[in-house]
Amino acid sequence: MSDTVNLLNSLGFAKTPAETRVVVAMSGGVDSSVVAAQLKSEGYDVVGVTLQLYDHGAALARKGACCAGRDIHDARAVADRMGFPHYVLDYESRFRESVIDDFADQYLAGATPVPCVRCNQSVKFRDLLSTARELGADCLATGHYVRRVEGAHGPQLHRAADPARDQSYFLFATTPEQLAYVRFPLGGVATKAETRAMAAAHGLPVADKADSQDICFVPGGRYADVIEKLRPGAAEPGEIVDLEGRVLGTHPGVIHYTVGQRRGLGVGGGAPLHVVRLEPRARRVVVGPRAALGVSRLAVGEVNWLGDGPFERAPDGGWRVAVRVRSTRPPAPARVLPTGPASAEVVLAEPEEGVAPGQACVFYADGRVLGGGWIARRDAD
Ligand SMILES: Nc1ncnc2c1ncn2[C@@H]1O[C@H](COP(=O)(O)OP(=O)(O)OP(=O)(O)O)[C@@H](O)[C@H]1O
Repeated sequence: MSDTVNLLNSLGFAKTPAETRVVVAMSGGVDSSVVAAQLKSEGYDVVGVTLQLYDHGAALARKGACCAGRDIHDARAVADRMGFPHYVLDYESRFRESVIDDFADQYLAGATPVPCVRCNQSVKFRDLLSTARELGADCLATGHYVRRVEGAHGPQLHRAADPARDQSYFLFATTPEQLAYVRFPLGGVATKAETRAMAAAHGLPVADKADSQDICFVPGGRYADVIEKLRPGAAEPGEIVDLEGRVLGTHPGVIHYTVGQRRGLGVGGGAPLHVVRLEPRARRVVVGPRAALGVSRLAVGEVNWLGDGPFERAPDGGWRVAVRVRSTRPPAPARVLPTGPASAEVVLAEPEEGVAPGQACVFYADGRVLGGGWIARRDAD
């Protein structure tokens, strides 16, 4: 370490940027390209890594998805322009095992999974993180919009400065050990426009590239097509029933439905009906009026706790937090009552709609992420 450096560098290390090796997870999109370019221009020892997550020649991939051939090319072009090494790693089998298989199995079990969380917690922050360590890196940086803040008890996870871009919901499962190693240089960036301006300032070829949308391996959001391909014949037809069990119609398989869904039921005529729950064993889709969607209590499992102090030692009445039960929902007041080291009952102050098994329930205290868990059951189940 140089004698003249006694302050922490921008990534929080007590050495010069040149002495700090950082692996940047490069999707080929504008965000992670800017992270890599910015860190390189600050003098860091940058190594770019792009993961090939699925066979982009196969029907699963869509044009413009994060790991299509074009994106690998784009990431490499950024590395060439900025002058740092870039590697493409074949993570297809890991992605298949940790993310795609779970996605298909959960839909078949009547749940509504969030594959981006599974990808972050396994492929990126377990597998890629250990590869980064093997490459001798001091940290792993991504283009996620979320803030990492040094707190009195270690690094904390906070919502991004730009609420419209915030990705904290998808990162709730990041463990304290992982959080110690990862960096999110874009978390404090005010807007995406600012990121694009940085890309243009570095002369990056991806400055105007469109944002990625949907789930990367699901073309055009047609997830049922993907599941049919992965598990041919597994989606079996069944009945659509009302809350009293009266048969209103038939359906081609529970994988086509998600809790809260109103469109595409093909039944009704009267008041609008929503999917209230899915019963995969009986192959039934249960529908009811909107009023039946409200959920006040839910059980969560696989809890990841990022708050100060042990999770199980909650104050009387539980942890008072705000929870998001879907990525699209605003935080709502709730109490989290631990029922084990990694499980809890969540009691919402007001009923929430669209609470689906398989989704994440993320705990917040103001802008700080205190962790979260996977929704296992609701009072409606
Ligand atoms: N195939 C990949 N290889 C390496 N890193 C990836 C890959 N896909 C995503 N990432 C990393 O995860 C971050 C978040 O992924 P996400 O799919 O949300 O990207 P995004 O918001 O579209 O950002 P970007 O503009 O960088 O693609 C990326 O910024 C990048 O650091």
